[in-house]
Amino acid sequence: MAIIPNQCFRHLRTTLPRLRKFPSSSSFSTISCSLAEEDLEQTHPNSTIASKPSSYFPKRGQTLELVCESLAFKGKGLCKVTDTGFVVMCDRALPGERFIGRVTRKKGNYAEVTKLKTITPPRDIVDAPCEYAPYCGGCKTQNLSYEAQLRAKEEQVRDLVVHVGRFPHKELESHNIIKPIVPCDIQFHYRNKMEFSFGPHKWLPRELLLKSDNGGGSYALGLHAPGYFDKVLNVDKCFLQTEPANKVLAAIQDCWRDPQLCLSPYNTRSHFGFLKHLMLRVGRHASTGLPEVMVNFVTSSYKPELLKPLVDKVSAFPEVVSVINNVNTSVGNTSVGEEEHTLYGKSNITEILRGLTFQISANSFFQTNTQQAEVLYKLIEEFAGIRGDGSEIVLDLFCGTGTIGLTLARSVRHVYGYEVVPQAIADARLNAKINGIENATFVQGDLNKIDENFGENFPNPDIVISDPNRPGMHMKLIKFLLELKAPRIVYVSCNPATCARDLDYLCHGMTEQNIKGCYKIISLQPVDMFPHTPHIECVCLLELC
Ligand SMILES: C[S@@+](CC[C@H](N)C(=O)[O-])C[C@H]1O[C@@H](n2cnc3c(N)ncnc32)[C@H](O)[C@@H]1O
Repeated sequence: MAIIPNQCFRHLRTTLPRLRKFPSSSSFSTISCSLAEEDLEQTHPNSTIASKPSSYFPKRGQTLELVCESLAFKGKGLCKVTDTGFVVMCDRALPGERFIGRVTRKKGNYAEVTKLKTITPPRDIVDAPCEYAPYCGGCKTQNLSYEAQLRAKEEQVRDLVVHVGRFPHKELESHNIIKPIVPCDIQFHYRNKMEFSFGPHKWLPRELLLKSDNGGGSYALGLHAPGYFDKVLNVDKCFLQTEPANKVLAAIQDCWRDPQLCLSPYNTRSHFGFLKHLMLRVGRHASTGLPEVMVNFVTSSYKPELLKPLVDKVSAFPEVVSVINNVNTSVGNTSVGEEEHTLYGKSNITEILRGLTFQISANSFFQTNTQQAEVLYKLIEEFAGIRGDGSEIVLDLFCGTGTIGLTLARSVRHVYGYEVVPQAIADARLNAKINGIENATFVQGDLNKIDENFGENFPNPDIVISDPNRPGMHMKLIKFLLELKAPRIVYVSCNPATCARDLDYLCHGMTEQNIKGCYKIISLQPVDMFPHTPHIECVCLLELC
């Protein structure tokens, strides 16, 4: 039984019956919901452990003995119930692990379980260096060897391309379409941006809470417990972010609870409190290459006098060149403010990518693993197959701060970039200027809301680069691309499930809507940008048939 990620149904409900016909032998499985990890040690009072359920559908609260077969999307362990083959997903179960799990949720053709107890440890297990790794929402597979993480990611991509993308396995093999995943050379401290949350209580899993001295009662600054927006695991250090960012985090942790500062964390339930999030971004000075840190305090109101002691503390670090305050008065959990104030230094930081300098402001997208972005962008350039005679037109969809388009601009006639975030477009224009690039035009607009006039403002492109965020491309955009018929599309994706869905539409069309696909898949290259997390990046080359 195959589990289809919710995102795959987002734009085209009519594909549902077809997608549900996948064979039950498939190991492919993805889910888009997150499983709350709670009561790990607690068994259900009325449950008995069974390796076989009494009916095909396991019941909520039932406990089962399971073996994790592989990792599915979002890093959840995929298991099948003995005899029936019914699929269950378990957060934090790793391949080869035999465990007791309790059914917490039924979700159509699969169920979710919470792991209660490990019977046999997973294969390829290693010691996780981070003390928070067993329960932090940031890393899920730090205790799985890196080779096994890569294998699992490669398997997921292949399964999704076959089952969601409907590309026959044989064809993929015979044309060597899916390439082996590109590993990430630096597996810790690779992230240039982290967002921490403030909370009124330190969250800990129940079994640790009982042992802890403070009872988890004091204010927290850290990462969310997996699946909970209101539970914050206090962290003093994160193994994913860079050392300069860890120094700043430690300095803030050291002082922000001082009662004399009168700083209160925002409570996402009562909506009282001041400090919401702390975002740390690290770039490099354009000429010295030295680290540049941006500290962004997200608060519920604008009170610079309250933040002053924290600003003074962090600005004492020579690496800190920018302290920003995003003011977000809404009750939502987002870190983007309605107002942005610069409290110290510059309003942005710089980073160097493919020999170009980029200015990044607090809320603009920039690839979060700069080192691996070099590898990714080189691949994009190779896949784009630019002739180099300066004659080609590039359409850069979801362009962010213009990074991909600007790296290609040097060898093409013109780049047209589209992006929804106004600040990112402002950054993209500025980045073109800083790098002396005059053949790039950046336009702000929502690519989910394009109308029949979209396309009138740029000439027919030779190459389309499309780099959407996790939900993938909207049907309107896919239909537009099928009519546009650019000779080549380079699809960059951070979600292999929606990537496979969009490749299916572009290559095979949509029979139900009488729309014909007109592309063939030439190459698909998975890239690991985020070790220890379930995220997978893919670069795909499509050519017009
Ligand atoms: C994965 S990022 C890629 C950014 C850029 N290509 C890069 O490599 O830095 C996706 C970008 O799409 C933008 N985006 C998301 N939804 C959009 C929409 N509906 N229309 C236009 N842009 C959108 C985001 O703001 C983000 O900058």
